Amino acid sequence: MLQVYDSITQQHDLRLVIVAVFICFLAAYTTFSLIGRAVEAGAKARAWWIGAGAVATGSGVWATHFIALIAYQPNVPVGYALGPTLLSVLIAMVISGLGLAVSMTRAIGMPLLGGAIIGAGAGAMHYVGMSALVVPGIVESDTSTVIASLLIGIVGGGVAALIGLAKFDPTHRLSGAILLTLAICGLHFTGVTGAVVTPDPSAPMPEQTVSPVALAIAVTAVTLMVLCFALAGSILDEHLVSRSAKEAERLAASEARFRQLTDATFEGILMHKGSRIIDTNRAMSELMGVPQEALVGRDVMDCVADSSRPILRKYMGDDIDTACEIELRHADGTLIPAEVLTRTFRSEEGNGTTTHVLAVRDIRERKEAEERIRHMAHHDSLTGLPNRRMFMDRLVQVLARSKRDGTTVAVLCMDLDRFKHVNDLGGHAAGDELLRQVARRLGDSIRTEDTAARLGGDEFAVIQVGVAHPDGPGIMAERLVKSIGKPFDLGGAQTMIGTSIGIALHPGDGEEGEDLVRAADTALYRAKEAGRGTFRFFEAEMDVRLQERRLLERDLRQALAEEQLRVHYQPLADCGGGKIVGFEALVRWTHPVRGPISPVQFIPLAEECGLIMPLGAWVMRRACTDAATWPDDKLVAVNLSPAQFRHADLAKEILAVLKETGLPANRLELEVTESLLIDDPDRVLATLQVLKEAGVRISLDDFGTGYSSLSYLQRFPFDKIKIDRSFVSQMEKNADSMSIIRAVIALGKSLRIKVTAEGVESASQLNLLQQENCDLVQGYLLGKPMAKEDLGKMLSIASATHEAAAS
Ligand SMILES: Nc1nc2c(ncn2[C@@H]2O[C@@H]3COP(=O)(O)O[C@H]4[C@@H](O)[C@H](n5cnc6c(=O)[nH]c(N)nc65)O[C@@H]4COP(=O)(O)O[C@H]3[C@H]2O)c(=O)[nH]1
Repeated sequence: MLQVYDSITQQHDLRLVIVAVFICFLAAYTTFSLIGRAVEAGAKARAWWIGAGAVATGSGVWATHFIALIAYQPNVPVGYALGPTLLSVLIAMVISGLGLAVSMTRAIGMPLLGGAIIGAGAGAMHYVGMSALVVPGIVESDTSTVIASLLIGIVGGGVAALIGLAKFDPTHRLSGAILLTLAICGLHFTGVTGAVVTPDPSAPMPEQTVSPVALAIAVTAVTLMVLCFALAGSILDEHLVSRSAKEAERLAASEARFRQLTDATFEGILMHKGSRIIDTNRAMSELMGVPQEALVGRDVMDCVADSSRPILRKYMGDDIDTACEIELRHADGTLIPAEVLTRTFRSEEGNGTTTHVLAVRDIRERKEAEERIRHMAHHDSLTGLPNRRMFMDRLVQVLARSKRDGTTVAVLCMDLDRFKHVNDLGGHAAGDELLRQVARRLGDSIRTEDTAARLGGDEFAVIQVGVAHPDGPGIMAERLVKSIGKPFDLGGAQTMIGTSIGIALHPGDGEEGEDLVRAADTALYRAKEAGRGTFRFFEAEMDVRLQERRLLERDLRQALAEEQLRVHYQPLADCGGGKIVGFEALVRWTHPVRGPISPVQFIPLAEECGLIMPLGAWVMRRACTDAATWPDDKLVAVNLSPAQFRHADLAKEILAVLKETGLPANRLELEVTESLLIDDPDRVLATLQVLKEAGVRISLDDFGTGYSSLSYLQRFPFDKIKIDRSFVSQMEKNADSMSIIRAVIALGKSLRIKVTAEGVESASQLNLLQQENCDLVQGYLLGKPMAKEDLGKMLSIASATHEAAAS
């Protein structure tokens, strides 16, 4: 070691030694850098990198040796033989290349071997280079020193490669480079130290054309250039590779994010080139029931229903901005309504084809919602039957067909009889259930091509198509009347209702749908008038009557609002003594244009259109108010329509009016008819009972005209029975009428119910009634209904009957 040190310090130009060491380090660093590139490069590029490494390492090692040799000053002139010098360069490059190729395989032991080869190459290069020395003397090398130098080179090179290639990072590269520098320099200086130059004066002096320093500078410059190029190339490549690795990493991350994004989206995505699917997402695979990988490669058109293919083809061809609706074919064969939106990637790839993306949205829910809304818009929510709107639409279609093929169409309009009663009594739940059951029966009673609809409330209608026989609609109406006439089970309670039906036909009764429905409606009124539970065909004259009715209804509403109505009072007198016991309140309407209209005309109308409630309440309040001003012994009799009893609070309201007007309950007499008791006797009797208990009197009006059921008289203690005026008017001519009067009076006596004879117009009638011991009389003989202003005289007359009889 000391010898080596002495040799370096005493026999070498230290400046050149430093340059040699620097070049050696640079070459060693470049070597490791190039091995790194070769390892990371592809097969083709790897050969280039090894070649470049061979040149750089070989030239670097050789330059180290050569400059260090120039730095050697053995006290004799030194020259260099060209042949061995060039050979040493070649050896350095070839063996370094071999070492690089071995070490870069990085299999176990290979870096060590590769490094050792490089070290051995450096040794071979050194001793061949030494042989190029031309001195005036003999150059001899000590064998042990030669072995030691070669060992330093081989072992040092192996260890340097082992450490330098353990990892491709700057630290390992630097460590490897330092070790390799030490190995090569150690090899060189040990080898040089062992060389002994024995001057020989006879030997020729070497030709020295170039100064050694200039030669050193030239070699240094060229080598530095080679090494710098190699190192710069390596660094640049490393930078590029790391950048492209980062780019690839970024792309991979971006693709992963993109995939996550596309997988997270609810929309199915199909990417395709031409019609071939090249990529897809999870939503699409779920939508199709096919794994993502299985979708790739398939034809886009395979994913859609046959009927959707032309639509999709056209849509994709036109590259339209708006979405289009198609049907997808799921793996299980079901068709899924979907909305697609296509987008084209204009950025073309190498082969010039364009990529398209189909965004596919499952619109099943939307379609179902639309269907529900459509259904709701066209159907009655309670019964599920078509509603008026759909009924009219169907009718328009049916009529168009009928006009084309000349077939007959019938429209049947139906109203439920006594529906209001069920609704009032059982509540809305019962009413709803009844309507549902009616709808079912309707559906069961018609053919599939016919249409049954609920037009509103308790109104139903049927369109009967292809009527082959004129009796057809009548037969159907009969069937419907029969079906609805059967009892309904409403929560265990058997309920009977009925239906009335009006029928209109096309051609004949109307050209358009509206006309036909109006005609059927008109016929329905007629059916109801005929006593309900029946049907009527439309006849032209019905229309006129209906129009008339409608006008009257409108005017009656106005009359109520504008107080055109008045209450007149007709005296009720004691039959025997003629004393006026009270007055019957009778409503009067003087129409501003048509003049007086009879209650016989407008009361039934008011009952039908629901005006009877406000009308009845108004009469009640007016009559009680007026009667409250009369003498205490005068009562007022007020007619109650059966329709008023449908109102649950009737008794309460009457008692409230009494309280409000101050009329004592025992001065109010309510006149009810027998028909009232037929529908729901228990309820009506309960209402009457409440009123009776409050002191109000109850009178059974028009007795003899209806059922004249004695059972009602027994069940409810009426205060009065009124014999209808039709019997009184016939009593003198018709023995039967007289017999009935006599029987009713007798019945009254036995049940201790007072009997009033209505419509007494003559003194002879009065006399006869007196003979039969009738209790009370009412009629034109005693006084016509009159305005309250005209009652003054009547109220003060003690015995109206006597006066009337006397006059
Ligand atoms: N030919 C003839 N007729 C006589 C005679 N005496 C009385 N009349 C008429 O007979 C009807 C008696 O009333 P009603 O039987 O209760 O029959 C009433 C009653 O059922 C109903 N009505 C009248 N006013 C009201 C009312 O305020 N409410 C209700 N619900 N019905 C009423 O209208 C029906 C008819 O009433 P009006 O036209 O006022 O007819 C009255 C009266 O004017 C007579 O000697 N000869």
